Amino acid sequence: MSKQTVIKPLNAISEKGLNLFTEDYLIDENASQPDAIILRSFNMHDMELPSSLRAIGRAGAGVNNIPLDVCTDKGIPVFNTPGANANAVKELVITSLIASSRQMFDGVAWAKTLIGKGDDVPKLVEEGKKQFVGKEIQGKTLGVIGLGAIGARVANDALELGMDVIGYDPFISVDMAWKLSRAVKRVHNIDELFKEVDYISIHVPLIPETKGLLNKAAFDKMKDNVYILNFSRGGLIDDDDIAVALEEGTVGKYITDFPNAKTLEMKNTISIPHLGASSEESEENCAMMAAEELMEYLETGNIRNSVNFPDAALPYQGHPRVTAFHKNVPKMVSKITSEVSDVNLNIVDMTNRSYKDHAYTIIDLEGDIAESDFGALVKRLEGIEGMVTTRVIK
Ligand SMILES: NC(=O)c1ccc[n+]([C@@H]2O[C@H](COP(=O)([O-])OP(=O)(O)OC[C@H]3O[C@@H](n4cnc5c(N)ncnc54)[C@H](O)[C@@H]3O)[C@@H](O)[C@H]2O)c1
Ligand SMILES: O=C(O)CC[C@@H](O)C(=O)O
Repeated sequence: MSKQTVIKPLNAISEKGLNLFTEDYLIDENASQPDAIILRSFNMHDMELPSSLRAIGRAGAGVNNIPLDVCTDKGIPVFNTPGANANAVKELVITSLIASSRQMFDGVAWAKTLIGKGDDVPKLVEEGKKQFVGKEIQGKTLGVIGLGAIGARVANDALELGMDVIGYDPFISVDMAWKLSRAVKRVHNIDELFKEVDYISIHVPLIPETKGLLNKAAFDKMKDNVYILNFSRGGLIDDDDIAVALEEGTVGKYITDFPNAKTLEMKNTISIPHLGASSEESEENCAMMAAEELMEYLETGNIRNSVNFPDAALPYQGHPRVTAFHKNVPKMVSKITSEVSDVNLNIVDMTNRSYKDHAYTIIDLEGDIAESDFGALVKRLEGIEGMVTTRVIK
């Protein structure tokens, strides 16, 4: 790379991650024309994407803050960091499960009200504690919706704590299925989970199919006094419906990492200020993984952990490389390779991978190639119907 590649952070990103960018990169929060953006929960939906933008790295799991369709149309890969913050979230879920069940949040808040009561405090504590008698989680049943990086860890650890666990995830990956304890009872109909559990922890992405997944229809199927833990996204729970369920006692407690104006005023709601991934370790892991993914893409065109591009990689051995992001339609590869041979270039290695409606091709070429030959090839590739973006890496 001859000039510095500009990386624009949109949130506070751990220094450990930013320090991985070499001297070929410039980190500039104020850049108006960055090559890449690195972010956490910043809402990019209202932002105009800079024309210079080539890649986005999400230091975290959820990507509902990024306009994925727009990025795909423009040929911009969006990377995330699967699993990098899963342990942090799992620890907070387990903490909240026990702490809410033992009425600790309420008890701790009440204890603060005794400030100024002087020598009476010990006596008042002993008298007042009966308001906060809780329930042990051992022997109770936890329902886990979404058995990915976080959900599978929560399910496995809850078993270790003596709970029975029911899991629901129709799209569980093979990897996660291997990691999930066989003692987790998997159901294929979410209603079976709703009707049996004492606690529910939800760990699915917020996408149109999961918006409002926990709503009146779901609460009506649950036992009374069920506890709901939401460390995924606010939009997964219908606020108006849970407010009613909390009033009526179907839901005994709602523990949310995503408070809003409505939930803050709801009865029996524990509001946590989006702390799921806020541990030093998790912030470092996510930032480092996002930085590595961005650098690999910018320097070699290889794609690892993108949510809108297929995973695709060729070992980078210094050959001049051309990448193409295009529609996933028949004859695309033959059209691309015939353009390469028409400009008398020789292919050393290539790969083509698809994801949904798009595909990504990486071609390594032989020899030293004149700038004008590259120019001619790119022009031809861009003329192919269905081509979105091309890049030359040398
Ligand atoms: N509170 C936080 O700080 C924090 C941190 C990390 C992630 N999150 C949220 O947690 C979510 C899960 O994170 P993860 O790392 O476990 O992601 P993941 O991709 O590893 O797991 C998500 C799981 O949900 C499953 N799923 C998708 N749609 C489903 C549906 N309709 N019903 C049941 N299961 C479904 C998928 O098959 C997958 O196994 C993220 O999307 C993000 O919104 C929050
Ligand atoms: O970056 C954060 O602080 C939260 C990230 C979390 O919500 C995620 O989806 O990974």
